[in-house]
Amino acid sequence: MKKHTLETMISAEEIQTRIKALGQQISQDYANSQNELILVGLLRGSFIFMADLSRSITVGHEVDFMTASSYGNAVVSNRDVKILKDLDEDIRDKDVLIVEDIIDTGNTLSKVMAILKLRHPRSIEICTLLDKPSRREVAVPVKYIGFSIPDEFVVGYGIDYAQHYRHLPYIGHVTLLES
Ligand SMILES: O=P(O)(O)OC[C@H]1O[C@H](OP(=O)(O)OP(=O)(O)O)[C@H](O)[C@@H]1O
Ligand code: HPA
Repeated sequence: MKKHTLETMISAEEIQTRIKALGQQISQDYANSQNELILVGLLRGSFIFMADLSRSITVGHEVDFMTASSYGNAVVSNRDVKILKDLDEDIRDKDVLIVEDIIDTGNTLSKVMAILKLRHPRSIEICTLLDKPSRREVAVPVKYIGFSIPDEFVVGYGIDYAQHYRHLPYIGHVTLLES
């Protein structure tokens, strides 16, 4: 990691309050889902959000995870996406809710959506904790957004900088220092 500072952008309390509201909204929207709701978390970043969001949803649901990774050199990173770990469950006729920590260019989710749609779910929607709309390269239909944030590099609550800081209960803003 390069030398940097870390400041709080969204507190743990703000996150928990927002997740409770998201959970209520999702529970209302899927009230008639008849236990066919499945939360699909994208690893690794979604693991903490998934745990809290799942516990805030009062309708019955399954949880499953997949790992979709961007690859290539720095210039084209995030443009090609491959599945490193697929779902364990069959999603045919299920109401799929993809759970993501952050949407930036939209490349990861647009590819994942396209792959999952081929499996004939009953419905498919996206819930993200953070959205950086100013960075979008590919349009993705995001139904549930925790917080819209400016184009800042953030960490915490599952989100990493060089695999560090995922454990923080808040979202922090990283500023690289000249050296
Ligand atoms: O909208 P995009 O530009 O595609 O970027 C968003 C993706 O980047 C991050 O994942 P990353 O590949 O860093 O993996 P991680 O979840 O293991 O941190 C994040 O969790 C999203 O999945
Ligand atoms: O702000 C970010 N932080 C960490 N990983 C990310 N991936 C997309 N945006 C970010």
